[in-house]
Amino acid sequence: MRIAVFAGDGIGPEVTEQAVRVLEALGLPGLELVAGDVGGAAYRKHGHPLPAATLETARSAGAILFGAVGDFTLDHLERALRPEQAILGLRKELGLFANLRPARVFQGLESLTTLRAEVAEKIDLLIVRELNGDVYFGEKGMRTLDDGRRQGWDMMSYAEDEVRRIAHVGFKAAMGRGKKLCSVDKANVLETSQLWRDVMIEVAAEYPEVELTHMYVDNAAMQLVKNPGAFDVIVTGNLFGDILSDQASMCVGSIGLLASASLAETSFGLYEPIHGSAPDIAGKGLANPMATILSAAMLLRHSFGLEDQAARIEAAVAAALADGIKGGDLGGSAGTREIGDAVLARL
Ligand SMILES: NC(=O)c1ccc[n+]([C@@H]2O[C@H](COP(=O)([O-])OP(=O)(O)OC[C@H]3O[C@@H](n4cnc5c(N)ncnc54)[C@H](O)[C@@H]3O)[C@@H](O)[C@H]2O)c1
Ligand SMILES: CC(C)[C@H](C(=O)O)[C@@H](O)C(=O)O
Ligand SMILES: [Mg+2]
Repeated sequence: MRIAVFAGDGIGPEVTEQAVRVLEALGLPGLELVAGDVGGAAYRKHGHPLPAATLETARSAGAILFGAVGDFTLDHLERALRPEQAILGLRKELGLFANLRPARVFQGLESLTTLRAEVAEKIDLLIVRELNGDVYFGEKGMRTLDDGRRQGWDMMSYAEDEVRRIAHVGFKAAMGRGKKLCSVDKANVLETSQLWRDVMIEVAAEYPEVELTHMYVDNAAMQLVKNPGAFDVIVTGNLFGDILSDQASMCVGSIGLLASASLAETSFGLYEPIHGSAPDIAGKGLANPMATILSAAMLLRHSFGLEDQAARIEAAVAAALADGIKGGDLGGSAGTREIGDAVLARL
């Protein structure tokens, strides 16, 4: 099994290192890890955030373990050369359209989230985020209007096949869980969302056992902190899913806990924490690597069918948290490596 490891920028290398230690400790037969440059680190070395060689490495592997990209000192570059283009480019080039972002409260953290414990303890939800379309990948630009004002513009759109394929992912995920699917949109304002809602309703006919509901994104943001336990699976577009998943992370304690899988139509996938390069804590050994370690678990499950090994990692993370091993993000004092050690000791 060949896994591409793209560590990236900021805390990316720090958290990825711990996830790699965990993968190596499992004694997986034929495990081959192959590194590649992405993001600002790749730009500095090769002049591009997603060099052709990295893309080739990605294509040669069965899955990608990704850290994070982002470097504010490169934000002056033209958009195509900015670090974030590495992750956007990989998602698009490799057809990674289905982003799974699970959020549940770990035992022992109920009173450490920003919600009241009795609200937080009920959270066990999955955000299914469309990852290849929406305003992220529409035409965009900056122009000067006739009256001299500058205008930035971004085109938001979804074609029905793009909505249909993520709808199926959402419904299938709901079938494997609590059979409740909440589609989040802004159909009261956006045509893109009206089509989204229409297609969700059409696809629902194929999944009679799943209860489909619709919610506007502003209400969903409110319900996520009011009564997050009511959600089972949320299916939504690229932009709304980005925002709601960061919000969901704080509902369960920390952005340092949320893993993700970005899946193609095949078993190929990219696995990464939902957080970014965290420049404010980079290089200090303070980052919580659990989100990346949990992403490695998702990698084993979704791309290699190794359910037992995935569960083993998840149990080790849960045990470390239950034993009080917490980073600064959860009000504790454990550093990145110490957290990695704690997970390894409980594998
Ligand atoms: N997929 C990705 O690679 C990805 C995701 C999000 C943001 N970014 C990029 O990362 C850079 C920083 O973005 P941002 O500051 O908005 O978001 P961020 O997620 O990097 O950080 C937000 C806050 O959360 C904290 N945080 C994040 N991960 C943590 C962890 N593992 N442990 C402890 N604390 C953690 C940070 O210290 C910061 O205070 C930007 O360049 C952005 O574009 C990349
Ligand atoms: C870095 C950025 C392009 C990315 C996104 O917006 O998808 C990030 O925020 C994420 O959640 O993975
Ligand atoms: Mg995000």
